[in-house]
Amino acid sequence: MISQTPYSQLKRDIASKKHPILKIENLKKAFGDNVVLDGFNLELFEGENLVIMGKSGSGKSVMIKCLIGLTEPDSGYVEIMGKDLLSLNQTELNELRTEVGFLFQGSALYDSMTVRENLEFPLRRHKQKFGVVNDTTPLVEEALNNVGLLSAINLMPAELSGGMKRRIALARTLILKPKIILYDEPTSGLDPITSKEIIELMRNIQRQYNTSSLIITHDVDCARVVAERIILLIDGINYAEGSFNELSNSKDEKIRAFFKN
Ligand SMILES: Nc1ncnc2c1ncn2[C@@H]1O[C@H](COP(=O)(O)OP(=O)(O)OP(=O)(O)O)[C@@H](O)[C@H]1O
Repeated sequence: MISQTPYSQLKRDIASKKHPILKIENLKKAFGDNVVLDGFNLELFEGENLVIMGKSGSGKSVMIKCLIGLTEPDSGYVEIMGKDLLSLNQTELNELRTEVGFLFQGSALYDSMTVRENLEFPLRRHKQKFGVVNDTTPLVEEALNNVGLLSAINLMPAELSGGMKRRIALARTLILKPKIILYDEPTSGLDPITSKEIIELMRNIQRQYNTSSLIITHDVDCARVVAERIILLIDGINYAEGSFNELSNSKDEKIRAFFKN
């Protein structure tokens, strides 16, 4: 059920029950004269699905790259699970990365590895979280079960459909049991039915794992179904924030434009 409460109350309600697990304050990034982020702010609360919408080229990817340390902002503050991201050393950053899962548009699987091997890969890479896992089978099976694809365990990526690849990429993210998942256009390139399945899966995962998710999407249906709150990134700032109903009924043409099909 989508909240119809005014935004200020909606955010107060969420904030009174939950802590921000991720915070961005006054984030600025320019490339030469091209000012992309001009004081962007965001708070993601525990267990929340927060959607970021913005036109092509508005800076969504730059923002997410600042979050995972791939791009250095010009100024601003980023806090993830209480830690000041910009002050972490490499070891601390690697540790934090096991708590933050990414599902990028091109979440490519390793083509030369089976599905099982693709899922085992992050377990080996982030040994510090689980220690050396001698028998990876229970973890691999659990993650595949959660995306409904246990039967694909021995397949090669070339044998999977686009939707299946997306699910396996999600399973690979889930195997580390992250607290936060960053989704970049999770439904792009998928047909409407497969998109719906992925959206449903994202909701189930949130319920089951109590993850907090930051979801970048152009897909209005995806935003309607998964978002508890939406932030519109326009002109480098969080131009508008609110529930789906509130924003889609806004009188501001810049805001309404996002919700026209
Ligand atoms: N490394 C870079 N060097 C120079 N300019 C860059 C760089 N990365 C991004 N930009 C610029 O920053 C702006 C925002 O790009 P970004 O990729 O974040 O947009 P976006 O909102 O993710 O778009 P889309 O929805 O099309 O993926 C663009 O003008 C882009 O050209």
